[in-house]
Amino acid sequence: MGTTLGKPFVGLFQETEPRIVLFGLPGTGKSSILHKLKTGEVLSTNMPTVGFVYVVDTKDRERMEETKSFLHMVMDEIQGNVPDNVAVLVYANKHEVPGAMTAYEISNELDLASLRQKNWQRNWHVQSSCALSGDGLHEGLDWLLKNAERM
Ligand SMILES: Nc1nc2c(ncn2[C@@H]2O[C@H](COP(=O)(O)OP(=O)(O)OP(=O)(O)O)[C@@H](O)[C@H]2O)c(=O)[nH]1
Repeated sequence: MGTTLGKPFVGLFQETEPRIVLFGLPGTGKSSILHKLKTGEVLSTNMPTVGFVYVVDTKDRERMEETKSFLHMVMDEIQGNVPDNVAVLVYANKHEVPGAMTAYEISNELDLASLRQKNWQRNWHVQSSCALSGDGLHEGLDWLLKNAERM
């Protein structure tokens, strides 16, 4: 199962055009983030490199285990196929909802420490965001682009 799901991700990194991959469980806010970014300020079109953007619904505590498993599965699939210096940005989305988990909690829930241990060269960042107001979206991409500049 992992291989069939993972292959499309690996394929994306074999393209010649630089890309950022946005992924996450259903309903986490991927379309809303893209919509907000598209209709808000213009982003740099000169994307220097690729990066991963994983969207997590911070109010959905019930699916946190599934969210973690999916992320770990994808990361295992790409290891060795995607350069180690391609960074991963996690959008801790819907952060404005009362009772939503903090970026720190999300980092713990996703067990980012073990992913870092497995691949200490890959950079990670958890950015709290709200796709409705746009809060945190550009900050997250700025981090990803700064990381890309160092590659
Ligand atoms: N409160 C709140 N709601 C959000 C936020 N982002 C998205 N939503 C809502 O969450 C629901 C799902 O958002 P989508 O953008 O459709 O999520 P998706 O990840 O594209 O969903 P799939 O297409 O099923 O994979 C919608 O009702 C959005 O309005 C957010 O930051 N805060």
